[in-house]
Amino acid sequence: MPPRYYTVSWDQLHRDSKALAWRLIERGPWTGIVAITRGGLIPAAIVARELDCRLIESVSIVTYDEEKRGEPVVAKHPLAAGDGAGWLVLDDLVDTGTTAKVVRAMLPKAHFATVYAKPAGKPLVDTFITEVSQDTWILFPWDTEAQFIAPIAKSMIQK
Ligand SMILES: O=P(O)(O)OC[C@H]1O[C@H](OP(=O)(O)OP(=O)(O)O)[C@H](O)[C@@H]1O
Ligand SMILES: Nc1nc2[nH]cnc2c(=O)[nH]1
Ligand SMILES: [Mg+2]
Repeated sequence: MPPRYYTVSWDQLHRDSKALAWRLIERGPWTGIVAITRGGLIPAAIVARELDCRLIESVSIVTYDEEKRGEPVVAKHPLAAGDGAGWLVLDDLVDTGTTAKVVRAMLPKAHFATVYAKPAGKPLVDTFITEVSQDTWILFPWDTEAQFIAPIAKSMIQK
């Protein structure tokens, strides 16, 4: 288990994805967006709205089972995007860069962007917004839910 978590709320994800759109609009125009499912789908929807982009393709790379990393398996190819020229590839984050490497090999001419990046994956990304340390696990809003937490005083008694 990684020692720390970085919890991202819906609000923060929306704000950070819009910050990404501000960076990307200067680099356009874009033919379309390739979202890396599943994590890239929501940032892709937010960025597509800001860039007024209606053409969305997807690529599916299965690399993790919850926090356990395995060998990347391609579940869907981005057929509409050719070699990636003029296309924007979006994911929620780059961690080790395993997923990004597979997608870059498929779409060598695309611009690759993520909202969050860890140091090992950073060199594989053209544009990102927020960096977190390698030993941090990012918790997205779809990974979490609000729940009751005992008052500090009670949790101290239990210890
Ligand atoms: O840089 P890497 O080490 O490859 O990690 C980054 C990838 O891991 C997560 O996807 P995941 O495989 O968990 O699938 P999901 O998006 O469907 O949840 C995340 O959404 C990135 O796509
Ligand atoms: N939710 C989530 N998925 C990941 N996949 C690889 N790294 C991460 C991470 O930090 N958070
Ligand atoms: Mg993913």
